[in-house]
Amino acid sequence: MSPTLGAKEWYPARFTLGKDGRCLKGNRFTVLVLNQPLANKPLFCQCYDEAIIVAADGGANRVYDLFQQEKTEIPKYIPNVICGDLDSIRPEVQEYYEAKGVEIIKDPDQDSTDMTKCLRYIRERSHHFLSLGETPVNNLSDSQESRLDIAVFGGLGGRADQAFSQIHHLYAEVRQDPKPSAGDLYLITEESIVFLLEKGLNKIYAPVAAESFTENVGIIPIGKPSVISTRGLEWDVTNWPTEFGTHISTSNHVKADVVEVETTERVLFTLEFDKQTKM
Ligand SMILES: Nc1ncnc2c1ncn2[C@@H]1O[C@H](COP(=O)(O)OP(=O)(O)OP(=O)(O)O)[C@@H](O)[C@H]1O
Ligand SMILES: Cc1ncc(C[n+]2csc(CCO)c2C)c(N)n1
Repeated sequence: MSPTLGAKEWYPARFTLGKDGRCLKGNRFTVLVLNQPLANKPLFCQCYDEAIIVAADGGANRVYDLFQQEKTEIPKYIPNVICGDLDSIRPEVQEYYEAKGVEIIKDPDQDSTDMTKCLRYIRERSHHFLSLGETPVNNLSDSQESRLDIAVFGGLGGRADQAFSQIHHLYAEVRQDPKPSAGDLYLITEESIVFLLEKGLNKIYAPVAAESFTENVGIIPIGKPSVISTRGLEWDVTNWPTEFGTHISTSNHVKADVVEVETTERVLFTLEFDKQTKM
């Protein structure tokens, strides 16, 4: 493993319900809600206070329907923006949020998905969104403080083509927005958080004792074969070729507060949420 200078740092626990205060406090981030079951209700509600909420078309229905049992909660969790071709949002939901002053952006383009439209919109506004935030009170590193991370709720569920489109976005984001204010993209699935490690050395802060994640972890060479070295896992590897059809590391276990992965190509990294977040 090379020296840690210039390592890319990841803080997946910043979104979670874990008990580690360092991980909970960060500067603003965006929650992008897709049109998929909003499985992690307590997580969504906790993120609401810190996040700009962008609903992708029918994702607005999902936010609205989250509070069907407790309708008095609906006005407490209003999205900031709804964006898409608007063929999926129900009329009564659109009317309700319109009356609440939510910005609604209709883009009928049929060459891009609603998630794509939302990401484009967030990128264009990232600097503005960051300026809305309070002074960060956190222990995140300098490189993280001026960035607007995006947590995509509803990632990797449902239709397979949409799931692959979401993974495509993990690859495309870095290329499309090289600005420093462009943050990291995380997919929040029912049971996991998924993000794309960069080439070179990555340091992932995910202490199991903070109760944000279990020990289950995967490193998936989805774009290209890669050669990886890891530190902090039960089954660490050194200069290990990984490729679909030969070897990939799944059901590995986190054993350190910081996991290090050095990789020759970008690889997906998955962590399982702790049970309190899977609700
Ligand atoms: N069946 C599905 N499976 C997985 N993801 C979905 C599914 N339907 C919608 N999504 C996600 O939610 C976003 C918003 O969906 P929307 O309500 O507009 O449905 P849609 O019109 O079928 O989606 P799109 O027009 O983007 O293809 C989509 O861009 C996609 O990321
Ligand atoms: C090569 C190619 N493949 C598929 C589509 C269709 N498509 C992609 S995104 C989208 C919007 C869905 O709301 C639609 C219809 C296209 N345009 N070009």
